Amino acid sequence: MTALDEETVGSLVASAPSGAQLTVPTYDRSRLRTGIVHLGVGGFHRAHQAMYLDRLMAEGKALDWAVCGVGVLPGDSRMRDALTAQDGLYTMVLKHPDGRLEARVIGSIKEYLLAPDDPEAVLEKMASPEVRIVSLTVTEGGYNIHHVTGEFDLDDPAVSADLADGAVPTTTFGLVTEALRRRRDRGVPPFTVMSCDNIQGNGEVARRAFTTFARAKDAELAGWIEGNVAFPSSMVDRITPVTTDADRAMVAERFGIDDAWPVVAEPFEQWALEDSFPTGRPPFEDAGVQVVADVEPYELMKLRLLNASHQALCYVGYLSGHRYAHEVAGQDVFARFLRGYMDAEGTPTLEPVPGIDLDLYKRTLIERFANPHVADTLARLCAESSDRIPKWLLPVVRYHLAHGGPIEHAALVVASWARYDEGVDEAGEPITIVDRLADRLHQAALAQKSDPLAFLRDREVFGDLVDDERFTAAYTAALGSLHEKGARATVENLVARS
Ligand SMILES: NC(=O)c1ccc[n+]([C@@H]2O[C@H](COP(=O)([O-])OP(=O)(O)OC[C@H]3O[C@@H](n4cnc5c(N)ncnc54)[C@H](O)[C@@H]3O)[C@@H](O)[C@H]2O)c1
Ligand SMILES: O=P(O)(O)OC[C@@H](O)[C@@H](O)[C@H](O)[C@H](O)CO
Repeated sequence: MTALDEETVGSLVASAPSGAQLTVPTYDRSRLRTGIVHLGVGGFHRAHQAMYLDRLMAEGKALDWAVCGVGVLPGDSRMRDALTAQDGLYTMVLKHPDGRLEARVIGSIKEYLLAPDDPEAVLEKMASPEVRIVSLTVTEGGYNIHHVTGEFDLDDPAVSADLADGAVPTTTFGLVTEALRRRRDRGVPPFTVMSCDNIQGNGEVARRAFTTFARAKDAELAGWIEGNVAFPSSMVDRITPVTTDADRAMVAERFGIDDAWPVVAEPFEQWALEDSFPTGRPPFEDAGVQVVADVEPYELMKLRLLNASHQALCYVGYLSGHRYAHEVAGQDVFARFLRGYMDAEGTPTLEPVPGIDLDLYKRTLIERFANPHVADTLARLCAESSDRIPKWLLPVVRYHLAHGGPIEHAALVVASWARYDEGVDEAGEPITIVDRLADRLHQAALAQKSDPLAFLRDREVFGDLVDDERFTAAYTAALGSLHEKGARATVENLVARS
């Protein structure tokens, strides 16, 4: 087994076990120049954007668009240690439905900085003229947008601290705003801010977040940002589960690579990107990215069909004893439930999506969910639900409440989340609720035995949904059935009625 770094990478293919399907960078990484700073280098960035860049670099393109990864949170020290020791290199393994493994060592991340270690180094990197894009995968919650008001939350303690005069920035907003201030003061054109998080209108959401922060800090700077900084939206897609120790062992055994933090993913990939980069961008279209004028139809399709369906399968699946997405999607009754949600509730809210056959897209989604080798955990899909359900599923519910359309599938999904947050599954096994609102949600879920609407009364999460009698009737019926009959029988009944 060979340790992974710049010295060894060239010999990995020769030393890999026979039959291993492995590709490594053959381009000269010493020639790479950093053009992108990426905040939030987790699994997804490494399986998606960094992979597209690596693909371009392998063709001799985008050599001045290498990535400087930045960790904003102290917990990113693990990624710092892994990537620094490996000269930014890591292995991406695609898990095909037939069990085939396809590995590629990705070379597009040239450097990595941890902001809590040295915020000044991060600021100067973002302020340097060679950087023309700052991209983000900092999760849905990372934009600090209040669920109900839709406004940037200036009262968040970390944000307030960054707003203080002379503060050394610690948040995404403080870091990006200070870097933009330095560029303005030095006469350097601003970078483009490219959000790659699963948020509808992620460019617009990012624009609102950064300009609201900047306005509270320095109104003149905010005006300059509003007038000069581009915030393209994007739709990003590739199911990327959390890397496990078994994945590390698989990379060692099947590819002969000792990699501290490989990334595993499904083979499917998609990226629709709004073409709004005043200071330039890599030729992403050459790597298979759909560079389009209007991303919104693609975003809505993906968030309301794929991501909302993930929520539709994760709670009912977990409650009924499953722990992996494929175990649920592979069963006819759950697959029909997902398809029922997509056809009756998700799809009617969509605009036409250029170049996409929606029927095929939906069929492919269920096949992707059912890929057993990806082994995406339901725990990952059940995490941070208070950031996901309001952004992906509730807009579908609100659309149908306004148009007299069906809401039964979505009501069951919300009820299954409420039942999940009681903290124990149907076999009596405890559930660890991972959510920034975990305590509050758990207390509300416990109260629903005597007050079935207790969970829905949280107006920060659900807005005024609790006031809608059509929704509450479907919701309480679903919740009652989850308590009396269990998740599987409740889903079976709905599928039989649909
Ligand atoms: N994993 C996927 O299948 C997938 C697919 C498409 C899109 N995405 C998008 O990418 C995001 C990240 O997914 P991932 O799989 O890489 O997760 P991950 O947990 O591997 O990485 C998340 C990164 O975001 C950082 N982060 C979290 N909260 C932050 C905050 N408040 N401020 C700054 N940084 C913060 C973390 O420190 C970490 O570096 C998702 O939330 C989603 O929006 C993920
Ligand atoms: O990563 P999140 O929090 O946005 O959502 C969980 C999953 O639905 C998501 O990661 C999907 O796997 C992904 O969006 C597929 O492209």
